[in-house]
Amino acid sequence: MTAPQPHPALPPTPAGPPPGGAVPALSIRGLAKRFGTKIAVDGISLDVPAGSFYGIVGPNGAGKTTTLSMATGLLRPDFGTALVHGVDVWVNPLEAKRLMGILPDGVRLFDRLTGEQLITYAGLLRGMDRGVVASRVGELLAAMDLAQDAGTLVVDYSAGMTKKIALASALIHAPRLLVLDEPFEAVDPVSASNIRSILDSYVASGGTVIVSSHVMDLVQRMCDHVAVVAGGRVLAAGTVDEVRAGASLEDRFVQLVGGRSHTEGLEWLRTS
Ligand SMILES: Nc1ncnc2c1ncn2[C@@H]1O[C@H](COP(=O)(O)OP(=O)(O)OP(=O)(O)O)[C@@H](O)[C@H]1O
Repeated sequence: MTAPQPHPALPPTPAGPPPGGAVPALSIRGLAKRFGTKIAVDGISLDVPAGSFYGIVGPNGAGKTTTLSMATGLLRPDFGTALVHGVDVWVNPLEAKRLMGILPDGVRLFDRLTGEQLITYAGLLRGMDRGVVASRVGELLAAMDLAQDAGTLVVDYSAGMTKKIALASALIHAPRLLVLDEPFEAVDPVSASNIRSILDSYVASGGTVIVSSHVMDLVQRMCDHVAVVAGGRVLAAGTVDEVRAGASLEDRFVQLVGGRSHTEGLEWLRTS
């Protein structure tokens, strides 16, 4: 199995950690992916500092899921590299995956298991001790407000419950980096607030969280860093304050990405 090569049109990957010292939790360089004639990701480079709460925002079809899939070993890049705490995801996948917990968007779960069985399975698959798994499963079910539904098949869960059980499965091995694609989609406000406080304390204790989201307000309140992605490229990246530059993140996002300026069409939809 050969590792993807650097993108020919991009500068070579800098050797070692970036200036400033610490090894980023995730460092991607020149990631690129094409599906047929569609360029989904066009040479994305980002450093996610260890201990940060990092938001990735972008319009539909911007390339967020494709980028995160390549960065976490789920989708082979055409070009570029991804390092998790300095470990190359495509050269040392087992070592890199031990460091990561992933909540992918739209990937099917083993939904003929109950919620409790699914988290247990995730822990055992990671080679964890059965007793440790059992105690963490109980705590995770309680934290996600799913204790009552522990014995229900995941196929019978609502969309929000499914998100929460998938998140619990991503947390069971206490990863150093959590990569969450749309973690709050379909999750009710009380559960979202619980999940946010779990993630906040995870970051406070030294973990790193990357979330992709469309909800600017949430990202502005929750994240300390953000990258705006559109058309498979990074339009802006840095601390949330740097990127929003005095405006709200939503206004800055529309400015960067370019909103719809015309309101013609759909006249037939007007009722009066
Ligand atoms: N397996 C695939 N085959 C063909 N095209 C794909 C595939 N996966 C993604 N694409 C295309 O690549 C582009 C980027 O898609 P991606 O899912 O990464 O965007 P996204 O930013 O996550 O979007 P959203 O916010 O809507 O989830 C889109 O134009 C999409 O149609």
